[in-house]
Amino acid sequence: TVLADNEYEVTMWSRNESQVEEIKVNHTNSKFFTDLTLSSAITATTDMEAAVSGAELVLFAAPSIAMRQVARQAAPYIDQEALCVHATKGFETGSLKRMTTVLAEELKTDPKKLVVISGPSHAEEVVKRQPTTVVVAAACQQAAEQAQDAFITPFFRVYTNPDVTGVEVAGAIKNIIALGAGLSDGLGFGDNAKAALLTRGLAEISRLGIAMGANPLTFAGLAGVGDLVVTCTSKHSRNWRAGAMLAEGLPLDDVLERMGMVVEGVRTTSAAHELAVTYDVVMPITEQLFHVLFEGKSPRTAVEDLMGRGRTHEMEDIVAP
Ligand SMILES: NC(=O)c1ccc[n+]([C@@H]2O[C@H](COP(=O)([O-])OP(=O)(O)OC[C@H]3O[C@@H](n4cnc5c(N)ncnc54)[C@H](O)[C@@H]3O)[C@@H](O)[C@H]2O)c1
Ligand SMILES: O=P(O)(O)OC[C@H](O)CO
Repeated sequence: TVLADNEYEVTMWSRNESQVEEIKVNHTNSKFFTDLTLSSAITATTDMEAAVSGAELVLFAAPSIAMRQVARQAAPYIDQEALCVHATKGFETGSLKRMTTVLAEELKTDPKKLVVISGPSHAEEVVKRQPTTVVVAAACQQAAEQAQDAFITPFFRVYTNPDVTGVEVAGAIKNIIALGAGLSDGLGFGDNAKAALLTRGLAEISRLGIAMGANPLTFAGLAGVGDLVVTCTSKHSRNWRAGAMLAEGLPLDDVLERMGMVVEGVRTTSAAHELAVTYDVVMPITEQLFHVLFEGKSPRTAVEDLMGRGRTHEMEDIVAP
């Protein structure tokens, strides 16, 4: 919608034929957006070559688990000069690589042309042109500004940031904290608990990000605090909703089946649990969520264990050494 508003001819690629037909013929995408007509400048195809060959900008928005496969499929058809942007919030399962690393490995594109777009941006609101702010990060400022030009509209304000690592880590880890916020709300805990999760969650995001080489200030920005707030508080958040269902006692598999959409925070909890060991950082909320999601720990016991941790200093390990 944003790109079509900026007069791009947009071709969406999907493996789902009925979705493609619906977008092409009716200009609707009813599984995701009921009662909404998409711009007539948006079409769709299941043919990857038709979707990306000759495109000046390719936007990847696959779930993290599918990113490598989708990038590999697109790679032979993408122009070397094309700007490649991704909107995915997660790490690759197994390798724990960030998404720009996966894209750099799969695409023949100049790595300087790789950009991440992130920040508080639930699709349900963007598509209705409600005011939204995001950040685009790239190692090369020229590429970031190219993406800024492509995406900025009067309702979609785009900032640039050179800190690709920070923006990607923040966008991924906030989903873990949002799962925790959903659990907290579902258990009937109040605003104090939510504020605690957001604040101590941000400490955890920052600690890991800094250890991975990020700029601490990125976590005070749109990809950090901004996305953390929206994902922990919005009714649109799948991660929050999944957490709330877990609090009702539903098993994880049933929660994921009911959601029918990607809940990135689940796999990211596993990834961050490993990254915390690799980078030797303390991530108590992530650790407790890992026990709840994958080891059957009761959420109430997890909260007791978080509250009963040894006493500590608020800023310990958060600021860069
Ligand atoms: N929904 C949002 O508001 C939003 C905003 C910003 C970023 N994101 C991020 O975008 C990514 C995708 O999220 P989403 O909301 O579109 O998820 P979704 O579950 O709503 O849609 C994912 C789509 O990917 C398709 N898909 C899954 N595996 C595939 C594969 N192997 N090959 C091809 N297609 C495949 C699914 O069929 C589905 O159409 C996530 O990383 C999410 O964090 C989402
Ligand atoms: O619906 P969620 O929880 O996957 O969050 C979507 C976006 O990341 C919000 O910015």
